[in-house]
Amino acid sequence: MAYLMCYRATTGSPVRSLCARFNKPADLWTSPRSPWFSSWAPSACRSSRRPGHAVSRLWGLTQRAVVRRQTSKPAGGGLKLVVVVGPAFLAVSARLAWRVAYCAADVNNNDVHAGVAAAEPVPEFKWHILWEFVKPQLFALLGAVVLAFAAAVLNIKIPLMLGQLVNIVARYMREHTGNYIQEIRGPALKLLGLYGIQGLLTSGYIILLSRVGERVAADMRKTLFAALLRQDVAFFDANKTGQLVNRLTSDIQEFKSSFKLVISQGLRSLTQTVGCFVSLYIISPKLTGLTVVVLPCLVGAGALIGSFLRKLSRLAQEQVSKATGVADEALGNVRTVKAFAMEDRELQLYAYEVDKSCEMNETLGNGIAVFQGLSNVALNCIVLGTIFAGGSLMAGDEMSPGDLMSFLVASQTVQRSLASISILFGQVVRGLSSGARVFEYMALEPSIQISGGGRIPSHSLTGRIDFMNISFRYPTRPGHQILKGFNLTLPPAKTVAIVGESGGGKSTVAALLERFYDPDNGVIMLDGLDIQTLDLSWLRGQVIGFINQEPVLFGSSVMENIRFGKPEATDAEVIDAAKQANAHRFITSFPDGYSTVVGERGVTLSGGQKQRIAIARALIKNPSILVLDEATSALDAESERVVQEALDRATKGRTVLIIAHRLSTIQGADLICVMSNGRIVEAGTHLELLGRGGLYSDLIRRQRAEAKK
Ligand SMILES: Nc1ncnc2c1ncn2[C@@H]1O[C@H](COP(=O)(O)OP(=O)(O)OP(=O)(O)O)[C@@H](O)[C@H]1O
Repeated sequence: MAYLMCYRATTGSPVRSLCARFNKPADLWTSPRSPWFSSWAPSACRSSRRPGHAVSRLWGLTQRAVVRRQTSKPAGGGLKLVVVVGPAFLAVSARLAWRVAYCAADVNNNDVHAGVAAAEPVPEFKWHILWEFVKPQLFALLGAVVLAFAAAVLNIKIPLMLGQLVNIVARYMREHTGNYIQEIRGPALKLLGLYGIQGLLTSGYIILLSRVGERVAADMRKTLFAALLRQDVAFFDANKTGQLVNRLTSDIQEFKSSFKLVISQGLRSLTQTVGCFVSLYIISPKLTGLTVVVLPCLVGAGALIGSFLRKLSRLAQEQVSKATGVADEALGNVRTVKAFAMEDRELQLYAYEVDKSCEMNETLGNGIAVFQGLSNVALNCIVLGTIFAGGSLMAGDEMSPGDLMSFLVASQTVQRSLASISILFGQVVRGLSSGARVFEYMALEPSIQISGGGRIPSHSLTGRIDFMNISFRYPTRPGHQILKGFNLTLPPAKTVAIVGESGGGKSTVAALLERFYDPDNGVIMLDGLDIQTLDLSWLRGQVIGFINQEPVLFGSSVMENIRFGKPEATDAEVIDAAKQANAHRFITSFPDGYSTVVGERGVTLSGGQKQRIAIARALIKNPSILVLDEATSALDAESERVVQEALDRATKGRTVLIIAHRLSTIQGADLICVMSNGRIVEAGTHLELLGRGGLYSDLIRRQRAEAKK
């Protein structure tokens, strides 16, 4: 730079006016051996606090030293080099470590769930699954690799060409012969061309890589979602929804970022580090030798500090997750919070967690700030040290000014490359962990296959169901036996009700019929066929209609919600099902009729309205078997009447299993079974059971007594 400034002074640039300002003749700049800067720069630097001036001054001092040495004695010892270059490379590692820390801090910007995920045990990374996703993008990926590699190779060439330019300037300063413009034009244009090509290569590989990354991520998301939907209900009992959604979002995002980074930065940094080290060695083996000795210690120190800050970051992140969890729960259950007037308590809880997270993040911020400050000091020392050491070598005629310039640029490139490798390392570890978690779920095979080539009976179903000697425990609670030798027959086109104490296993019977779980022992037969041998999609999609106590609607229109039961249904079929379910009148009373959007989980509808839409959704597929799991127990008397009316109509001609709490709703059932201790202990019609004076009449008595209270 100083040489370039010299040149500008000779050609009447503003540097002349600078010289005039400091009362120095401009020709001081033009003399090859003149201590131009030593006479000019000190006063200039004293009058300016800008670091650029200080560096220029240092350069000037170096020049003066070179002159002195050239006129007195040869350049002195390696000790000076060690003393000077040591701190310089301390700066390299400081910067490196700062980058590691920055990388750790960057984790804060990720999805808060990532912190929770990071704390989980990491499964093994399955490379063959990755290969399946990468294979379709192989050409684009190879293209990106080639372009990235080429861009990196050019980066090695650039410092050497810069050195050539500086040498031309220096020679011209010394000798004042030839045509400067003519001499410098060729190499300068070459360099410009190189910059242009490098820019094009960089854009090219980024475009390709981004395409590959996005497509791989999209394919992974689709495959993972399909894999999750394939899992049986037991899987969802054991895994939180938030955690699963996290796999789809932040884990795949994290993996994609790492994937792109490895190809772009990893490849570039490695090539540049190796290439620039070779360049450094060619320029000055002495300086490079010192680098090789000092660097490992410094990298180690940097990594250590980085890992400490990363730990801090992890803790801070977990605390943010905790705070988010509180907010999530409060907002998700806002009606309950409001009903109990607990807004203030929730706010206090949230504020406590947020304050804690703020404190931790502040500590982390302080750590990073100190580290960054130190590394900035060290970073400036590297320039300082290199100029000192380079000056020393120049004085001994071991280096030209161009070499020093090349060394500076190449060593900066090495710094940058090593810093990005250190970032990359952390990122790759995180990316591999995220990928491993995603692939783990992709590889999971459900114990109950939805479509597995099961049979679909050719005859029309009568709808007879037999539960034969069923034993069952929930997979998540293997120590608790729910059903023990459970036997029950549902005759075709009859209504059977199951009643009994709460937690006795009534809903479990319905869940087994739907094959949400398979029994540990025993078989469930449909028309004499084991349901485990039947096609599950057919069984759930066409044979069994299920209506439960809290129907869940999707946030789409009424029409779409009813059609969910039979995607190919026409509008007329939807309306017909709504009529059967006593829902048509209230739907048409809405301004948008069947196009009314029901809001998240049907929040804009009353309980009775939701239930009737759910009945319509079940009826539209015209199922042979209907399972009603306490379908009216959450409704008020009027809603229950309307819904019951719809149900009475819906159950005609079908085999119906009713799980009931309110015994008044099942008195007309063909068979009432009383469950206790995981098996049927009483069965008969309402009147028969009352006459027996057993458990059923006890239940009736208790409910009547409660109703009178
Ligand atoms: N997904 C599950 N995982 C583990 N245990 C479960 C699960 N679902 C229910 N249980 C347990 O199984 C037992 C029977 O539950 P179930 O819902 O079948 O009873 P229920 O008779 O229908 O009760 P209620 O009348 O109160 O609805 C209970 O002890 C319950 O805690």
